[in-house]
Amino acid sequence: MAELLFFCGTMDSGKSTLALQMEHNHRARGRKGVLFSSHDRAGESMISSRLGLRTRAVEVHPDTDFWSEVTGRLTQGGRVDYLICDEAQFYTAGQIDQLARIADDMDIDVFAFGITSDFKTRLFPGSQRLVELADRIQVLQVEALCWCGKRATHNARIVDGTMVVEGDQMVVGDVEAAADPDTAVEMPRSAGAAEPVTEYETLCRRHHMRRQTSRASNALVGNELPLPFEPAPETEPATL
Ligand SMILES: Nc1ncnc2c1ncn2[C@@H]1O[C@H](COP(=O)(O)OP(=O)(O)O)[C@@H](O)[C@H]1O
Ligand SMILES: Cc1cn([C@H]2C[C@H](O)[C@@H](COP(=O)(O)O)O2)c(=O)[nH]c1=O
Repeated sequence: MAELLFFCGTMDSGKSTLALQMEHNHRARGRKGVLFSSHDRAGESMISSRLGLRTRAVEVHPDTDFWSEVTGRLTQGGRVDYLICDEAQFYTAGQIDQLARIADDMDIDVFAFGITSDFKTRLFPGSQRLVELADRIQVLQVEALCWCGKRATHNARIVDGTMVVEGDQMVVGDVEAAADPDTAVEMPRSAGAAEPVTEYETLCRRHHMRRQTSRASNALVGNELPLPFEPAPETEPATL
């Protein structure tokens, strides 16, 4: 029986690397797969890993019909044993339904990879549907880390050096500049640049909720770290 598997993690946790490794291992054993991705950082129709590997893939648009993609190949005499679906957070809920149907009715394995939640900590529609439908959900073993050393569980968006919690759900970008301690204090907005610079940083929940990025932490030393914010308790007016 084929399965729909969802491999998830924060940004920079090795999802695309694993996608390319799985493709390699299956292909090496004579199986034939179709690779899909959507809005990869390296450009259209691509799966790219920060380890330097990249390969061609079919670009998924909101109107892409996976069922037709697969039946089209099969009716032309092609073979399809599995699908590799990267950046699956950007797929629509309906497309995830199609992937589940491909696993069940065509007996084709579907390996989907994506981040679960956005910079506002909300589920992406594609990831939500994968959580609802997948036979198995596997969280990536190589943990991305927060600047404090704890496991990173959340993705922060940083615009011109400041963590933001408002904006469009989808803005393609990378983590590297934000995580690099050499570039962490000053934002690299070039003089006269019209467009704001958007980057991402992986954080633990605590620092995501406090909006403390590596830049913010660099500005603080030792015991200057802020205490958790708790509203002051309401006090009754003193009576004599
Ligand atoms: N220079 C490097 N040396 C070793 N490992 C690296 C290097 N750069 C990136 N990586 C590894 O690659 C991972 C990111 O892989 P990638 O597949 O691009 O992530 P994702 O698709 O989850 O965003 C990092 O978490 C790290 O483990
Ligand atoms: C958190 C978050 C991320 N994105 C974008 C940024 C990247 O282009 C991809 C994630 O790619 P990765 O291979 O997992 O690093 O998603 C976004 O559009 N909105 C967000 O909230």
